[in-house]
Amino acid sequence: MTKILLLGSGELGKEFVIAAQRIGQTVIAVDSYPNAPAMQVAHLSEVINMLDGEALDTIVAKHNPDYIVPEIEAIRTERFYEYEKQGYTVIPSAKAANFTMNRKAIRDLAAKDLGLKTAQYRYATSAASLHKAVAEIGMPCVVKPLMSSSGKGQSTIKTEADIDKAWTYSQEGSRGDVAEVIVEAFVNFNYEITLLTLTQRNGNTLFCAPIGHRQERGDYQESWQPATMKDAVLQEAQQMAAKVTNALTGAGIWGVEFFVADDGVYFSELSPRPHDTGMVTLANTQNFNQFELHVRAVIGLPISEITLERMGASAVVLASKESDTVSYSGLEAVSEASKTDFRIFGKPTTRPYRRMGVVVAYDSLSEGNISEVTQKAKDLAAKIKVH
Ligand SMILES: Nc1ncnc2c1ncn2[C@@H]1O[C@H](COP(=O)(O)OP(=O)(O)OP(=O)(O)O)[C@@H](O)[C@H]1O
Ligand SMILES: NCC(=O)N[C@@H]1O[C@H](COP(=O)([O-])[O-])[C@@H](O)[C@H]1O
Ligand SMILES: [Mg+2]
Repeated sequence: MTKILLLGSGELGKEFVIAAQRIGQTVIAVDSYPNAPAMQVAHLSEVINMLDGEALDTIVAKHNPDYIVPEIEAIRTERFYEYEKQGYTVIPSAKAANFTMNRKAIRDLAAKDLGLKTAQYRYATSAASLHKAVAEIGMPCVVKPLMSSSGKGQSTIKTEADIDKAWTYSQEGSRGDVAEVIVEAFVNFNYEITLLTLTQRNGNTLFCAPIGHRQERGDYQESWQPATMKDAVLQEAQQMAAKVTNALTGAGIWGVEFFVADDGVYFSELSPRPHDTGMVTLANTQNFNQFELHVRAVIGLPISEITLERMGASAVVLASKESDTVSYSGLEAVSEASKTDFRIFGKPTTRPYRRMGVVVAYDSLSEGNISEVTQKAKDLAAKIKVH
C-alpha cells in the first residue's frame, strides 16, 4: 500500500488525509503535539519536533514512506535534499519546501533570479539593523520573521516609534530558529488573491479560478472564489505562478499569493501545499477541492481540467483566549442556513486568534452574488462561539 508521511497535522492536513483515504492511501500524520487535527483521521501518528533533523530522520527511516508531504513551513527542510538522494519523493520537491520555509530564499529567487515584481525589501538581524533597513525602505513598511506563517510576528511600521516594538514582536512570533526578519515596503494594493496552481508529473500545469481574501493581523479572515479581476491581470499572475513553481520543481497544489495594485501585479509569497484561503474550495466550488487536487498530484494521478462549478466563500472561526478545554456553540444557526457548511478542526487547545473552524457558503455561478455569499459566510461564522 502507498504510504504518505504528512509533516504537519493542522486543518489543511486533516482535509488532505480525508481526501487521501477516500482513494485508498495510508497516511502517517506528524506534528509537535498529540491529537492534532490530521492525526484524528490518519492511520498512524507521530509526535516530534520537526525542526530536529535527527528526529525527522528517525521517523522517515521507521516508516519508509512513498511520499513525504510537508504541511507547514517550520521543518528541518535541509534534510529533504538527503531524502531525495536516498530515493524518497518529497512533495512537491525538496527545493520547493526548503526555499519556502525561509522568506529570504523564496524572495531572492522570485525577485532576483526570476525577475518577478515584488515589494522592495531588506533584511535585518537586530533592532539596530532594522532601523537602518526601515530608513532605506521608507514607511509604512511590513516586518516579518523569516520563519513564520499566518502573520505570526508580523507588524506594520508607520512611525519611528514602531521600529523597536516591531523587532521585539517579530522575535516573539518567529516559529523557527532564525532571528532574522524581512522588511517590505507596504504595497498599497487594490485587492489580493491566491492563485491555486496545480503542477503535475506529466508536465500539465493547471490553474484554479482566483481566490480573493481579506487579512487581519497577517491572517486570513474571509476568502471567496472566483475573485473578480481583469483577464489580462489574471494572465499576468498565471505567468508569474508558472515561472516560480517551475523554478521550484515538483508536483502538487501551490497557493501563489499576489497583490494587485494600480502599478501592476506583485508576487508576494507562495505555499507549496494547500493554502488556508483555499479552504473556500470545501464549498465544492470546483470539480475537485484543493486537497483532492493535491492528493492526486502527490500520487501521480493526472488531472486534465479544473472546472469552477459554483461560487463560494469561507470565513474563519477564531478562539479568543488561551484554554486547555474547548467547546462550541451556535452550530445550529449555521446548520439551519441554506447553501452553507462548516468544519470544526478539533484542535485540542485554544489561544487568542487560533483558527478553530471555518464556515463556507455558496451559490450558483449564474444567480449568486459573490459579495453576498462572502457576507453570509462571515455572518454565520460569527455565530459560532468557541468556549
Ligand atoms: N508588503 C506588504 N504590503 C502590504 N500588505 C502586506 C505586505 N506583506 C504582507 N501584507 C499583508 O499581510 C498578509 C500576510 O502576509 P504574508 O502572506 O507574507 O504572511 P504569512 O505569515 O506568510 O501568512 P500565511 O502563512 O498565512 O500566508 C498579506 O496577505 C497581506 O494582506
Ligand atoms: N497559513 C498557514 C496555515 O493556515 N496553516 C495551517 O494551520 C495549521 C497550524 O495551526 P495552529 O497554529 O492553530 O496549530 C497548520 O498545520 C496548517 O494546517
Ligand atoms: Mg501569505
